[in-house]
Amino acid sequence: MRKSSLSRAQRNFQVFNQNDHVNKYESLRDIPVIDVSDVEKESPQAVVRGPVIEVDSETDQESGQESTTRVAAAVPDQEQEPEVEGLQNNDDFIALSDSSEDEELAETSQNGSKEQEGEEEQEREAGQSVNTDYPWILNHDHSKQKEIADWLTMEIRDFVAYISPSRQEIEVRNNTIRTLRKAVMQLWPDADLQVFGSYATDLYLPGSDIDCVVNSKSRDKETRSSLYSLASFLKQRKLATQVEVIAKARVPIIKFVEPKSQIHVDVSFERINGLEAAKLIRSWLEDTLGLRELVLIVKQFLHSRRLNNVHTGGLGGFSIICLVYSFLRLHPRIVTGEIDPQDNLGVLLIEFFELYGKNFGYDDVAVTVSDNRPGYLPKNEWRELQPARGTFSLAIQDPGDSSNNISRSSFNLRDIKKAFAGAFDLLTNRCFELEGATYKDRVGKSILGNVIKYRGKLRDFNDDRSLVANRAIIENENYHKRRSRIVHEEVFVDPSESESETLKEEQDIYHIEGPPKKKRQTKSVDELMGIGNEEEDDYNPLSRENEDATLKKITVDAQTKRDYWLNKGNSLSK
Ligand SMILES: Nc1ncnc2c1ncn2[C@@H]1O[C@H](COP(=O)(O)OP(=O)(O)OP(=O)(O)O)[C@@H](O)[C@H]1O
Ligand SMILES: [Mg+2]
Repeated sequence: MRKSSLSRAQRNFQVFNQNDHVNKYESLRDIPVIDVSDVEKESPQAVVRGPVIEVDSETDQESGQESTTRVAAAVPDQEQEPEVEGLQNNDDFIALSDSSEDEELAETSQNGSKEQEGEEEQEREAGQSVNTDYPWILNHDHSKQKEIADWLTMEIRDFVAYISPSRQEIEVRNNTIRTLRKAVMQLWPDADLQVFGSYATDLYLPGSDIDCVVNSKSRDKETRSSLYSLASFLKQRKLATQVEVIAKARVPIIKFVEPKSQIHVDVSFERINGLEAAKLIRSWLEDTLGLRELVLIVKQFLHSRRLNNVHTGGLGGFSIICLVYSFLRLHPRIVTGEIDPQDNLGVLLIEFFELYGKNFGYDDVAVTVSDNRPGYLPKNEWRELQPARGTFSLAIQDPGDSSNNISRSSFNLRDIKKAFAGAFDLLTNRCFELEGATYKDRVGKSILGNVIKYRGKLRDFNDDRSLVANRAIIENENYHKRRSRIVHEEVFVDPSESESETLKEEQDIYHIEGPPKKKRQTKSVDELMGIGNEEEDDYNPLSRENEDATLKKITVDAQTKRDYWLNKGNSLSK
């Protein structure tokens, strides 16, 4: 790579060289500096480190020495010089990150057991090649597929199976929550701990954090002293290490690592919007084929480029879900029932990247998913929106609060958009290249491999979600059942009641068959891509007329197909 390109790519990276372990609910600007004397009075063992308070470190307790400095935004050494790969050395594209983060995440995942490490080593010693860049193609070769888009769809399915949780991983998460919940109820008998976020929606990657919230009958647990009480309580019982209390933020939280599982946990207090969102997202997943697959791919894509961290202007999990959901629900060929999304994941992924990387009008258009009616909203019709119309920013209306823009902290939109556009270019180029290759040259190749990197311990392809109940989901469902009773009967239900409900549910033999299978309609990729269908170019999602658009069936010869991919590929050089 040329020197100038390298330094430009490195400059692009500087913004991401920050520690991930931050309060994602806040932009840094919102976190005030905390008065040291004030804090020490209230909690003598707490030490202030810039905007983040560190509850006593191990050193404090064990040796009585002054606590060691641990600044929240510290950058691990190995992250300073990320590996740089562009779009075939085209520095317009946001490069894949160094693998260290994936490795770190994989280490926190229980799947990577010691035995597995040993097996990997044995394989290497035996001279077998272990593909660490895109291990999801191991023993899953689809190069004989006639349609290149079908190959990509299969590769997406394999990737999703590859990163889906094993039985052991689900059990580890379940146990972590069970233990923390018990501890909270021991400390505060009128309180309960619930899970929301990706664990409560089954949209977590192996290293994803667990988002929890403590709600109580007395509704008084969001105070600074309560936060410290819980932090100290968990630490004393060895249920939390690396504890941080972020007390003065708009959403006060405590953050820690649960030592047994090594999973990062965030706990917020006295709010229910996340619990509502979890239920809503699960209903979207049931009704929207392809949503889970595309969300996980986009999540991993952004994660591998360090563009998933809201704290550094990236795109958070909640925003990703809303973008993919609205994309699928507004896609003309899905809306008209012409294609089955699950059979066309490959093309849909390419089109997702095309929409948000090349075509979306960020200056004037906002995304709304309120009332289960995804749509596009002219920014000037959203009164509370800041910054308003005419600014290059992503605006997604919170389905639980129409005044809240959930992507307001994603200030690094330029790089996110560039990365999406780069992914579109990479995928279309790769499809074109492989479309023209002989079967012999295709063997062992990956389409997604340039776009997504997953480094870490080798995993298996088992998606064990149908074998072990996800405790976060059960408890969230119970919470909503109790809540509807509370609304009707105006009573507060003792948290212990929910514990016994959960146990009862867990005793039932748990078979999830997955979302109800919808009738499949298989369409060829030519139809899906709308080759030769000029009407498609005029599609304007803001226009109601297009809701009823009926799309013609067409047949396409091999040369037209090749021209199509060539055309897609050429668009990147413009
Ligand atoms: N900007 C926001 N405004 C309101 N609620 C938010 C916002 N960001 C996150 N949340 C709430 O927190 C939950 C978790 O958000 P997050 O962005 O961590 O997604 P996630 O699905 O948990 O992804 P990940 O696996 O990457 O942690 C969301 O489901 C939502 O309820
Ligand atoms: Mg989360």
